[in-house]
This record gives sequence, C-alpha cells and structure tokens, in this order.
Amino acid sequence: MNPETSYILTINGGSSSIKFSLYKVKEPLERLLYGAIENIGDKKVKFNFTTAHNPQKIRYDIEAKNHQQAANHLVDWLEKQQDFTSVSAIGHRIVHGMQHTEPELITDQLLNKLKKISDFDPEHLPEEIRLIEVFKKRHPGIKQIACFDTSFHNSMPVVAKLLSIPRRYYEMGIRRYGFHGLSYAYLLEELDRIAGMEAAKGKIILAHLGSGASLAAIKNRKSIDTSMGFTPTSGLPMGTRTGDLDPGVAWYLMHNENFTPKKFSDLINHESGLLGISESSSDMRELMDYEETDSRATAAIELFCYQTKKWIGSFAAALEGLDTLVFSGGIGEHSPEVRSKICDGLEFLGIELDEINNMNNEIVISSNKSKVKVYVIITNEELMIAKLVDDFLK
Ligand SMILES: Nc1ncnc2c1ncn2[C@@H]1O[C@H](COP(=O)(O)OP(=O)(O)O)[C@@H](O)[C@H]1O
Ligand SMILES: CC(=O)OP(=O)(O)O
Ligand SMILES: [Mg+2]
Repeated sequence: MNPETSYILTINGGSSSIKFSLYKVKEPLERLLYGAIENIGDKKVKFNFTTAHNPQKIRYDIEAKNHQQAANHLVDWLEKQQDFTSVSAIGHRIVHGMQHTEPELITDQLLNKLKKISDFDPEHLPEEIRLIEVFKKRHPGIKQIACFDTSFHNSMPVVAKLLSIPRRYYEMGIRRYGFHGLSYAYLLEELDRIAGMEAAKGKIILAHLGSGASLAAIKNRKSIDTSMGFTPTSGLPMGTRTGDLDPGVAWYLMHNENFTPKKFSDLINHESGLLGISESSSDMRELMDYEETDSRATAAIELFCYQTKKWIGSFAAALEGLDTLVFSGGIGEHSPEVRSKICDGLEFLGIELDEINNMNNEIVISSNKSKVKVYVIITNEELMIAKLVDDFLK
C-alpha cells in the first residue's frame, strides 16, 4: 500500500452544515472519526464528532458566522487530531458538476470552472468552493478531489435531460442534471450486498428523503430519470425548498410583488417546503410532534407524502414496472409513518408493507405477499466519497 494514501478526509458541505469523516485506507476502508458542524449561520452553531474509539457523540457550540469561519474552525480542530498529519487526500462532495462524469483532481482550472457555474446551484456550490479554498490555503500539500453528485445521472436518456424551453438554452447547460448521486451509488452497492446483484439489475426506485429530497429511477443499474433537475430546488417539496413550482408563479411575483432574484431565491430555497406550509418547522421530526395539534403541520406532512407517492407512480410508469423500492435519507430511514403514508394505496403497483417490520425500521419492510421488495437502507455519502478517492489514487 502506498503510504501516501493511507488516510482520506471526506468533506460534505451542505447549505447549512459541513459533515466530515476520516478514513484509514485498508480493505475495507476503516472510519476513524465522523463529525459535523451544523446550523451554520444561526446563533447556535453546533460541532459534534464521534471516533472509532469513542462512539459517544461529543457536542458543543462554536462561533461561526459563515462557512469560511466554520471551515477554519474545522481545520484548527483537525490539526489537533493525531492522524490528520498523515492525510494525503481530501474528497469533497460537489453537488453540481455539470457534465463531469468521474472524480477529478481539484486544480485552479477546475476551481475556476466551478466558480463560473456557481449560479447553477447557489445553495451548495459557493460554500463548497469556500471549503476547498480554506483547505488549499492552510494545507496546500494535500490533494483535493472533487466527487460529483451529478455524475450518477449522466446515464439518463436525452428525453429525461431536456427542459421544455428553447433548444439554445440546452447548449448553455440549462437542462436537467439530477443530484444525490453519491448517495444513490452507495445505495445500489448496498442493494447488491443485501439483495444480490440480480435484484440491483432490476427496475428500482431509490428515494433519498432527507432535508434535501429526491427520487431516482434505475434500470439495469443506470439512472434513467430523477426528480431533481437543473438545480436541487426542483422535484419533491423539501425541508425549505419548493420542489417543482409552476413557472408562472415566478413571473407573477416579479410583476406584482417586486420580487428581485435574491428575494425569489430566498423564497424557493429557504422559506418554502415543509417550513413554508407548516409555518413552524422544516424538520419532519418536529412536524410529527405538532401533527395532533396543528393542522398546518399535518398539511405539510400530507403534501410531502402525496408528492412522493406521485413521483413513485410516475417512475413506475417510466420504468415500465417496478421490482424494488428503497427508502433512505433522514426521513426515509427513520420515519415509519411517512413510509406508510407514501405506500398506502400503492397495492395496485405491487407495493405492500409489513407494518411491524416498517415500525421497527427493519431492512426489508415489504410483506411476503408484496410483488415489490421494499427496503430501508441507511445511506453513507462519506463512505462513497472515500471509496471514489481511494480508487482515484490507485
Ligand atoms: N425519527 C425521525 N422521524 C422523522 N423524521 C426524521 C427522523 N429522524 C430524522 N428525521 C428527519 O430527517 C431530515 C434530515 O435528513 P438528513 O438526511 O439527515 O438531512 P441532510 O439532507 O441535512 O443530510 C429532517 O427532516 C429530520 O427531521
Ligand atoms: C442535492 C441536495 O439537495 O443535497 P442536500 O440534501 O445535501 O441538501
Ligand atoms: Mg443531504
């Protein structure tokens, strides 16, 4: 083994969080620590971590007004960790990678390209670029590798990539891309392990239901369609994002309510989805607590489940059948109630849950009679990044 590649740091920069892991390169990869900085931008920014030796989560508040301060705090902390000096590569989740199909070494040229397309994903790319720059400045000797969420969906047929606007915009890159690709790639690998290669070759719907949520339709192991499109704001309603929105709403708000680009971006990315409908929380767990007493919380949960059900129906049609449905992401992994509401009434598609297994968050939650196998699989974007970086360096 090349001693240069013996430790890999993974960085998953979200719009309000940075998740990080440190892996020792061996077969299989060994996770030495995992942590996150959450609620960046809020008054109370939380830092937490667990190590392989101490799985008890350690949590405290830190000062960080933005991603740059949070990243500097993270580097200060990492420098005090014993194994950090041996890190030779950092793998970054880059949510929007346009046409990039494989992980790539982050050079100045790539960084400039990412800056140019920043507006393709104003929610993730600017912060991801800031993280790369902080590590570059403080540890210029460590290779940084970009792992793109979009790569997984490159296999989509043109019909799934087209937006129905004039063709010239397609040439400008304004088309459907799809995201959560690192999670989907991991889920397919896990499906191989749990259900066997044959199952993973069938007609599959993967549902990544977290604060950002999307579904992917998979045939012969390849993505043929996904609910997100040009940006991660589209598709399902999410924690604070609209999901698909009648384009006429944009015109109306601009024309009648003096909406500027910034005000519109805030509306569709930060004020809508579960938060906008419930007027109380973007967090599914909290909404479940208010469900009994607040009809707005109930409406938000109903909308999320109804739209997810509609996407499952539409992808079953696109796949011309369905063999396997996988729930994942924070909501998909932990909420039996949401899974049950989504699947209720889908018996005609061959989906039938075993409610006891569902309540217990078992791996297989479909009944013995169900034609479609339904799984709950815990995703691991960090491990997928570490695997890609390990392969890249070999
Ligand atoms: N037990 C639970 N029941 C319902 N929702 C849950 C539960 N645990 C986590 N969630 C929800 O999962 C979502 C966060 O998902 P996650 O995949 O961790 O998000 P992120 O996209 O930030 O990585 C939140 O809406 C949270 O409330
Ligand atoms: C693509 C996307 O929505 O990512 P996240 O769930 O991390 O916000
Ligand atoms: Mg996520």
